[in-house]
Amino acid sequence: MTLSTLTITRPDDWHLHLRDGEALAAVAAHSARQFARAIIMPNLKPPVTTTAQALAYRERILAALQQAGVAAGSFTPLMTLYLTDNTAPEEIARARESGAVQAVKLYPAGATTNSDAGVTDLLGRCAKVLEAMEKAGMPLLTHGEATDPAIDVFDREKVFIDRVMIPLRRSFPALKVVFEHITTADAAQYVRDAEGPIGATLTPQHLLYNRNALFQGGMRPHWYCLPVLKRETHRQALVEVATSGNPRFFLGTDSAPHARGLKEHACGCAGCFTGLHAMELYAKAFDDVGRLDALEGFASFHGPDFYGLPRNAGTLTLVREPLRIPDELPFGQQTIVPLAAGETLPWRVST
Ligand SMILES: NC(=O)N[C@@H](CC(=O)O)C(=O)O
Ligand SMILES: [Zn+2]
Ligand SMILES: [Zn+2]
Repeated sequence: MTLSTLTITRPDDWHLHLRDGEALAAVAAHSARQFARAIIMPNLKPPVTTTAQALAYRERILAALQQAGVAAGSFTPLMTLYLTDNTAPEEIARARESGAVQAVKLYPAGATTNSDAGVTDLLGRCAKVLEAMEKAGMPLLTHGEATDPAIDVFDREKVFIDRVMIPLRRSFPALKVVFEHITTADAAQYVRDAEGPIGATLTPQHLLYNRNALFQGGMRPHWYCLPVLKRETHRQALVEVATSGNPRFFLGTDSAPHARGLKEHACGCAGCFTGLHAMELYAKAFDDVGRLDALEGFASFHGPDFYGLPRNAGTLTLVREPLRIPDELPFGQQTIVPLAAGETLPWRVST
């Protein structure tokens, strides 16, 4: 018998870009419709580097949700700080005391969208902050790609493990680390087998597509994100760990909205917009391998357990009914194209 509905504990998104201003107003409610909480990425322009900035950004998010008609208290933004070479160790105590900041994000300088202010030499420049984080139990979230331009773009995640992740965790063995948006069998295996407190987030696009999707019938910029999609063997390894029930692997959409004109461009921005239909995309990925039974752990249990937060009380129901993904949506004065626009998904979130 094939399932026709699936009810799970309300999920959370452990890696989300909500942007600011008009963009924030356009996308926030989509995430709130599916998720109870989300870890909000700090790579704004300028970046969110202090607790005071994070608290102000949190207020703007709550105002945008209210404006969009989202019931008060139904979506909680969990804030993060953008780590720089100059982050003061005292900032960690302020972040902890605020109760609103849950983690600190490492962007190696130059690795991805809005990472120019990121870290140039993690162990050389940030040792004191990392020590403070380790003591405070404040997780470090990593964009895990080596930035050496000599390294092939498809190898940057693997090289990051050897050059940054392993030395970092050797120096700070009790530091909680999340290897964000993993894209390779190497990262999946590293996180699965490593000792100590480590987790990883997985995006829908890396579970559903391999790098062929970027070039199918022509260049397709809406499939371009960082780390870039990899070959099929890597995708299979990611699906394997995501559906394995291993609590180290959890949901993080990395929904990263960019206006249509900036994606369909001579130098298109990196980032896939999945905030609209994330749970439907994940449901397809799990259903494709007959593991819908593992979706709840991945989407609703492993993340809060890693962060030491309570699991959600509510539920979310998916129904096996076709969902046609819209061609585009309003995005302030512009429009935005969701991942796999125009395609049809087999499950949709019941409203
Ligand atoms: N994933 C992406 O391709 N882009 C993200 C940044 C990031 O998460 O690396 C963005 O902010 O646009
Ligand atoms: Zn990233
Ligand atoms: Zn991201």
